[in-house]
Amino acid sequence: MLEVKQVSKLYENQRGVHSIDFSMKRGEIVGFLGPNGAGKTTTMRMITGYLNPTHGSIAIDGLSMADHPKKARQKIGYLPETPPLYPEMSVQSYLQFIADLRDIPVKEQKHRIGEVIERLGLQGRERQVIRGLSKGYKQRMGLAQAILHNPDLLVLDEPTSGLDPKQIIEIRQLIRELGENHTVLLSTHILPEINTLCNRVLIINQGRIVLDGHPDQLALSMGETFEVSLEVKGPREAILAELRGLPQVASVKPLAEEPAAAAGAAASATAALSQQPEQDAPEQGVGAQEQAEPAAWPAETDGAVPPTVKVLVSAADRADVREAIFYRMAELRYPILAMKKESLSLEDIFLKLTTNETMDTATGSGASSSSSDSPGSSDLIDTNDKGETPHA
Ligand SMILES: Nc1ncnc2c1ncn2[C@@H]1O[C@H](COP(=O)(O)OP(=O)(O)OP(=O)(O)O)[C@@H](O)[C@H]1O
Repeated sequence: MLEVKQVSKLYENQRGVHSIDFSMKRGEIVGFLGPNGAGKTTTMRMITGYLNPTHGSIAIDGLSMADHPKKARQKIGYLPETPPLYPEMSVQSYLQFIADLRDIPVKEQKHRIGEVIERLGLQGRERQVIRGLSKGYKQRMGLAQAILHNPDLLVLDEPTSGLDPKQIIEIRQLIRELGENHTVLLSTHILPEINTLCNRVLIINQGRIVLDGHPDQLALSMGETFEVSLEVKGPREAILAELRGLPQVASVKPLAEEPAAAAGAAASATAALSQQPEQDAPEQGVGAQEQAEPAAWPAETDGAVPPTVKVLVSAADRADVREAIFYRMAELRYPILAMKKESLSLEDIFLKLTTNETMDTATGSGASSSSSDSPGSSDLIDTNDKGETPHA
């Protein structure tokens, strides 16, 4: 659907973006994330044909933006950060104007405008002057002009920026609905927006793509290990030893010190356990009913309350060790009170990527570590920069 190949934009004395390389498949909703000045708008303006790349190529559905700008742009709907509206026009006359501009055949225009007005909840406001619309409705108008010619790809630059919470919810819902029929690239500063709307995220920093992947997979790709926090009722030392003995468990770190009473109970429980190490193993002649019965808690032999052990288990090779933990603890009849896969939040990942100089664990196509190039390096000066001239 979209191919962005080795695209760079070099402004006169500084880098806009450098060797951006990614593609998008039909139906994807991709969140484009990056700190201020990272290069989101520059990339979006190049994709939509409003800015010429200095190097590299962009193709929409196989159509080169450089060679067939008009045809390629017909496949794209673009909502810039500030919607391109004429405040003195009415909703209806503005959409009519856009329909003419986009070469929508005259006989289709009425139907298409009506469809878009309904889709974006603008019914009853057709005669209203745009100046008098609320910010949320102006944003709807921006989306309306973006989808009027029924493009395959929607490029939305911070579509919820500056809206109040209710308007944000409404616009997100609209984007979600538009995503059912369109491929969407949207830039945002709002991290939860990525989780709620997108099935893929691209993070850009200092003009380079530093991460590309599914929001849920990013956390794992960022860490060296798979980590599980665990709360188990039972004798501390025995539990630690059992967990450490599981295949692929790299380390087990106690998370909280136990209270003295519980520690005492742990000691007695451990002692009791050591006296009956195989208590769960079915003995010959023991019936199925008896096997299903929970064995007596070892610590109950001296009436002590078993302690709760909280640990952080790290697995080697990013192995998911949760099932192994569950079955081993169940086998030993140590009840698991809580088990949670620990992962970095998107916010953690974003901060890690955009505040560190290098990032070697990026995943997916086109992801690369941040460069040692600095803006203003000699390779960034390009006298052939064509500037911001939109394609004819
Ligand atoms: N017309 C321009 N001339 C010179 N430099 C520019 C121009 N437009 C952008 N830049 C520079 O290019 C870099 C990327 O800017 P861009 O606006 O693409 O970032 P952004 O990620 O969209 O930022 P924001 O989130 O603040 O909108 C910045 O360093 C910016 O100063």
